[in-house]
Amino acid sequence: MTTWPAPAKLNLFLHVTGRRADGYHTLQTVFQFLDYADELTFVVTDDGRISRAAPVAGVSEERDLTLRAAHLLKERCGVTRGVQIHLAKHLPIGGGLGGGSSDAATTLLALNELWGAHLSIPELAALGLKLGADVPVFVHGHTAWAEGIGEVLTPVEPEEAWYLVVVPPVQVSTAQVFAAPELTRYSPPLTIRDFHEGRGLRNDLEPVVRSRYPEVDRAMRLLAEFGAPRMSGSGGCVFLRVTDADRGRQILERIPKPFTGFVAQGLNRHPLLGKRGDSSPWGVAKR
Ligand SMILES: C[C@](O)(CO)[C@H](O)COP(=O)(O)OP(=O)(O)OC[C@H]1O[C@@H](n2ccc(N)nc2=O)[C@H](O)[C@@H]1O
Ligand SMILES: Nc1ncnc2c1ncn2[C@@H]1O[C@H](COP(=O)(O)OP(=O)(O)OP(=O)(O)O)[C@@H](O)[C@H]1O
Repeated sequence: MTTWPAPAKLNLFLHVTGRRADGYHTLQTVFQFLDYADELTFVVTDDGRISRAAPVAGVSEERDLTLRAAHLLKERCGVTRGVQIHLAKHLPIGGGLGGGSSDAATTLLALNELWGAHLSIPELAALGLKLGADVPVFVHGHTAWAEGIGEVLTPVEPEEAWYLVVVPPVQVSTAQVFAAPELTRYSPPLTIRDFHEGRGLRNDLEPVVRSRYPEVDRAMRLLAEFGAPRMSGSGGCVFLRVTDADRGRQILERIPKPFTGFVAQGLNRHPLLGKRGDSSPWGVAKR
């Protein structure tokens, strides 16, 4: 039985640039993967049923993005076989690290192979977008500059730096953050060059989250003693770029309970890239 990783992502910066007619906000962000991941295993069955091998704390069956991804692919491709999905959850839920979206993307990629569904990478990404704005970047598998609501992707190659990620004991509601009246909604657009030159490295969602979740504010203040921390996505996880893994662990030792955390390296390629028959990260899967 093979284990399929579903890595975390960081938003290296995030600007809200507008609001669409459907209420969703347009963004500019850079997604970079981390070598820190959930692990999924899939047992294909002949009975056509889609099930979980075990409950996932805090995620009901109806909401579980792995099950929803499997149903979506099954219906789209008329698959008759079923699957039992086992998720070893390591990423914090509702932490801004994209864990649920990554689990969904890995499920689509794995079942596309295991069920022989033969969808291309762009087709899988379009299917994934129905589940969440962050799913396509995980399906495409390359660190990316993102616009739209996060689905218009351009591959970029930032340094694969080391990061200390601190996890405050909160689950932030993404919907509530985007609904906040005080949110900065019209940041002027940046260029990819601005990003590479280090301009605009802030998260527009951060002030809203810090004012509503004191634990996130405290995590930012704790890390500010060691550098310039930022929040990922809609929080609450915050991260600090560090020179190497040892330095990250040294700082983590000084972060008090109830905060937890981990040290991980940025990855410009998804760990499944290359294992799924597509040599070009942006191309259509070869069959
Ligand atoms: C902020 C990010 O974490 C950046 O990576 C993501 O865009 C959030 O994506 P996500 O967790 O998949 O969020 P979704 O489940 O798609 O959205 C939850 C809710 O947040 C609001 N929302 C989300 C994303 C977005 N670009 N604009 C929004 O206004 C919408 O009200 C939406 O109903
Ligand atoms: N397999 C899953 N893992 C985690 N969350 C899941 C999963 N399936 C559904 N969810 C639901 O999705 C919501 C968001 O979870 P997730 O961990 O992806 O948030 P996040 O890290 O804040 O993501 P983002 O950065 O995309 O905002 C949670 O409310 C959770 O109930």
